[in-house]
Amino acid sequence: MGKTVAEKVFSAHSGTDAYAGDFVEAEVDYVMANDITGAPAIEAFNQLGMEPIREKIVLIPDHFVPAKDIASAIQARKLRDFVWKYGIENYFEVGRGGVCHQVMMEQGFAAPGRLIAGADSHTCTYGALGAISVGIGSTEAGVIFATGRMWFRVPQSMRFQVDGEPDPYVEGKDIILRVISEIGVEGARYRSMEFYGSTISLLDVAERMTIANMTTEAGAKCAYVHVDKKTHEYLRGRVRGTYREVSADSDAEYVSDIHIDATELEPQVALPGSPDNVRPVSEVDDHIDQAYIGSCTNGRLEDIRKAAEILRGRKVHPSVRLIVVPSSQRVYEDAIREGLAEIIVEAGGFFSGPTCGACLGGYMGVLGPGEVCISSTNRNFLGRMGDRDSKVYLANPSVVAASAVAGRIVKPEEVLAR
Ligand SMILES: CC(C)[C@H](C(=O)O)[C@@H](O)C(=O)O
Ligand code: SF4
Repeated sequence: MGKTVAEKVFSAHSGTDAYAGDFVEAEVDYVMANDITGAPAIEAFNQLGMEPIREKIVLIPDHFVPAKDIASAIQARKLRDFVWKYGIENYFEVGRGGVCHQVMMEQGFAAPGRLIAGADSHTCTYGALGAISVGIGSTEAGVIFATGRMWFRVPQSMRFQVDGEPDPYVEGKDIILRVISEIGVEGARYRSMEFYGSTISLLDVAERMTIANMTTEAGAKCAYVHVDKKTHEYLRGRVRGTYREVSADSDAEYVSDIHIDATELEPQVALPGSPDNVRPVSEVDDHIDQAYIGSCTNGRLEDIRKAAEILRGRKVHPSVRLIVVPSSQRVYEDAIREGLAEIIVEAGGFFSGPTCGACLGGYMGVLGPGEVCISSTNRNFLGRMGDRDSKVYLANPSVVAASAVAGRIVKPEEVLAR
């Protein structure tokens, strides 16, 4: 019987002939942790009394750094102490890193056919390059630090076929919001989501990352986006070591095969409370207090370019705070070099260096009671970005930028016509 990508990658990494439902002990290529999950991972590792497998460990402080308070300074310090004690080379300090998933991609850790474990739920992101990457707990990460291995149950897979050329301002974000609204937040629980089709071929790696990133919001264990020329172009000059491309067999078994016609889509908005409560933007009407562009979902150079295109020569609405946070130091540098930072700042927006910060209600953009935010991030749960009585709408960066100008949720065309 043929195999899905997940079945192939777990088989190859465990030296077995594995299918969905099988338990395997697999060799991971890399294990990643951030400042929040790294400290407990190190504690778990310390209990084992073993030496770390240095070359597999990647540590990226991002959530509460630059330290937002004393507790986060202590937490980040635990990572540094571990890095210095064991000479961990793959460590990305403030000013040299950024949001963990962006760094894993742009620094060449993610590649087709690899098995990567990350102590963060959005580790699925590297599926954008054809890697099988899974979110794990801190204790598990600590064990992998010492052994390089972990047990997994091989997930079942769902197939998604997305075809057609989307309208302008319909982006990867809109495709994945549409998918999540169709299958629900538990629709892919412990499954692998594979993406194919002519629309996916048209998307750059940045938008593919948005799609893979948000499979987590449907409960997925991992994601896979078909590998093509764009994948290899992205990898050229950045990938560490060699990689082996893996593709699904034509007779592989999927639990479902869902088709999406991208030509029918307009930009999508997830209403406050849940990423699966999605409406086309034209059906959404609310004022906003804050507009946020950033995160591992949509904080890349391509996203900031889209925002700048709308903001150029315009002003942020007087009652709105626009906060733009690049997802990595590299994105930050490029945005400055390209003049995008200037456009945002001249429009009256706030532009900073990379951090998770406001995405999870950490700092630098926390919402107060009753406040409304439109955000390019991936989660809008109750209280996600601040007070339990605040509201978060999720949208693509073009819609967020246009809404920042309008002071309410609008489609980009509405602002561009002014
Ligand atoms: C802090 C971390 C454990 C968490 C996650 O795993 O997703 C965070 O990144 C988030 O997005 O809520
Ligand atoms: S940017 Fe947001 S979603 Fe991504 S890792 Fe950070 S907190 Fe989690």
